[in-house]
Amino acid sequence: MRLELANLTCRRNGRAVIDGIDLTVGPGEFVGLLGPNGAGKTTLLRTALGLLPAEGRNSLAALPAAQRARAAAFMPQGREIAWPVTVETLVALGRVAHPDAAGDADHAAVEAALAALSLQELRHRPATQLSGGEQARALLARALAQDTPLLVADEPIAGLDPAAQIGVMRLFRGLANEGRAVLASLHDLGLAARHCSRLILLQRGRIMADGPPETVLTDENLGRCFGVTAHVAHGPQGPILQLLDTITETT
Ligand SMILES: Nc1ncnc2c1ncn2[C@@H]1O[C@H](COP(=O)(O)OP(=O)(O)OP(=O)(O)O)[C@@H](O)[C@H]1O
Repeated sequence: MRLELANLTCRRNGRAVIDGIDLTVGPGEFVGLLGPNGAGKTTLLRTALGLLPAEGRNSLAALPAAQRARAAAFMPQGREIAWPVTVETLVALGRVAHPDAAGDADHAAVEAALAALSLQELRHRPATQLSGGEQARALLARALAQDTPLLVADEPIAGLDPAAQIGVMRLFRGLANEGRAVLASLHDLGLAARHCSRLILLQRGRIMADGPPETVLTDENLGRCFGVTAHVAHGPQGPILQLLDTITETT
């Protein structure tokens, strides 16, 4: 599965919130989508999934709904869980995308997803009674159980404790290493630098940089996109980024 977006534009209230995006994400990639608040990250992810109307070409949205559900799973930014189903039942909802799968395959996918997010001890708890971070892990497990070649996640590590954040970033890199594609919006530049194979900087609905972390996270790009200064060192396991200060405009 290759997500191919060409000249994708999404308008909200007449304004192009996503403006002529060209983007391809393929197997083996863990792509971090970065950008300031309001840059259009959520809109881009939802548009890519065919959840918002858009102009342009979109390989995923072009698929019939049932096929799309087997091609891409989504962890949304909102963490509200409406029904007091158990964690196990919530995760099993990811299997709705595979109505013809054998029971064994469903069971294995749910167990693997629960294990990947360390949710086994919480499996019988009502999902509505979990903490915010636990709910995030349960929703991510539901997406994993869907067992798709593409995983799209909107701020998947927001609100997670440091160990869980690293765990999720490693999990995503592992999925990419086994040949899947992961596209995730992120605000933690340091973790993105360390774990993603590719970064995209989005600014006012347009891509301003796209490439390996070491070429995207330059002083100039960080200043232009986020208005911050940072120290970027290059360690053996990738760039190490330390935020230093905001840039104050002088006129
Ligand atoms: N339903 C809507 N109607 C009108 N404008 C919207 C709507 N949803 C989002 N927008 C606007 O689109 C722009 C992009 O929003 P989006 O949620 O995609 O940003 P984001 O990069 O995900 O931000 P954040 O980092 O704060 O989550 C913002 O200016 C936002 O106000």
